[in-house]
Amino acid sequence: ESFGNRVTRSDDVKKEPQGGSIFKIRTTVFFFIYGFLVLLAFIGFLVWRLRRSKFQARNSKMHFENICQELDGSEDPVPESMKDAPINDKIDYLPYKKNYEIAKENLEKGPVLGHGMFGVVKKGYLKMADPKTEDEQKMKLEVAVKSVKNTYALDQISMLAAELRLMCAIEKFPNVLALVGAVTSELRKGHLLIVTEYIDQGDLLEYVRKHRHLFEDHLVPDKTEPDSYLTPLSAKRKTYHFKNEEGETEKAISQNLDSLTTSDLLSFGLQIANGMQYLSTIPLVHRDLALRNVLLKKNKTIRIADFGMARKYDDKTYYKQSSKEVPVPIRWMSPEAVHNMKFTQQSDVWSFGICLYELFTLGGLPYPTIDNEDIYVYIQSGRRCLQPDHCHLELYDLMKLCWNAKPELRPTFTHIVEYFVEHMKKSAEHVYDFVEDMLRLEAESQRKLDDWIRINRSEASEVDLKSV
Ligand SMILES: Nc1ncnc2c1ncn2[C@@H]1O[C@H](COP(=O)(O)OP(=O)(O)OP(=O)(O)O)[C@@H](O)[C@H]1O
Repeated sequence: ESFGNRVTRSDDVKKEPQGGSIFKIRTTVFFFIYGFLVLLAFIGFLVWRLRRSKFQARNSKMHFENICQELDGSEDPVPESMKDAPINDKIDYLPYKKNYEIAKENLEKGPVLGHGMFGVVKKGYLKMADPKTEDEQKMKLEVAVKSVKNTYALDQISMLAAELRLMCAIEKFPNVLALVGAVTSELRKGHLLIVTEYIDQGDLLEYVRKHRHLFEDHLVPDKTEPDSYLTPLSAKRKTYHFKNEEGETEKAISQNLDSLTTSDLLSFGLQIANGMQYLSTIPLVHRDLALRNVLLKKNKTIRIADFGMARKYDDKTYYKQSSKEVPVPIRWMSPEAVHNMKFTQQSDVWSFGICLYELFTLGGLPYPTIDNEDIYVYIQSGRRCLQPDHCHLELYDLMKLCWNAKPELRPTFTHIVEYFVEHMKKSAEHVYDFVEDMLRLEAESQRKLDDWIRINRSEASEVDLKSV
């Protein structure tokens, strides 16, 4: 038995290496073929990558070349039929004014101020182009510098270039963000910088939201308000008067940023209307008017910003192509803009009404209980945003005028400013006086900015134009 056992064991010993070596050979062959295939696939991948990047580089070069050419604007004259059209429609003819060019070495970049969908805005410091004295050498203008996040994204660079050309057509105006200049000299490498004035308090939406707990309501409900269950519903709506009796006016508006009152909301509303009225005289359609695109200065004046949406693309095509990437700001859009992506001054007026709603709800979301996909049907059925708590009836009436289903029946920005002025002169004259004074000062400071820019451009533009 023990012999037999031993035989068995020795058989095992003999058989094991044989089976093992066949297995090893098979495994080696398998790994060899597998490795070979992987290597082949890898080489194939590298070749494909190389070809693709070559193709992309050639393509990008062509595109960057196109964008550079586009900066000059079309040489053809604007067709007669387009003479009165908003400049958004004539963007092909708008040139980048090369005297806006800033020498890159004169621009220092600072911390990030904010991100948009595709862009990033950083703080910057602009040195004088040709300092004559030691003091001038130290002098730096605080600016904001906008660029795209992805320098390979041709569409976005093209859009930024379009935004720049559009901004060149806008003169300095107290409630509109002023262009300081641009760096286009490295556009062929995908680098384009738009330099604007620096607005220290960021966007107005964030500001009203952060300060809503400090809000002081200057509206007093009317005592004559009917309060009976037999009163028709329409008469039950609250009416208010403004608390501006003797003695109240002095403290009614304060430049302290930690104070937010009804007077401030009225002042912001009037200033937005004022800026939009100016843009409508250019004429320019903003297309994305919302409190998030309004910037606030520490003296409580505002600037309308972000002309990124005022792009040249045919509206319908643009949104169809990029609907996955661009969230349409449906809560701010008029029904006709939602329906056919046609943006007009009347659709800007609708958005202005929504801005008023955002202001008087202290940063509330328009249609808070309705989903995005149901908003169009909601509006089409004739329903609108409800009257905010901190809002005069007259102002809610203005909002409703802006939200008229028929665009042609909405007020123009000129009418809106007149309405505001009349309303404020009647119920809050101190606020109107404050805004008037502030805007006079702002116009003065923008004139100084313009002078600074003009002095500092002459040298810089000479240098940079050669490389553009
Ligand atoms: N001139 C400025 N001064 C100070 N802060 C600014 C300025 N411009 C923009 N910002 C800040 O940067 C943020 C993003 O700006 P903006 O919305 O213009 O970027 P964007 O890239 O154009 O956005 P989008 O891709 O949505 O168009 C703003 O919310 C604001 O906080």
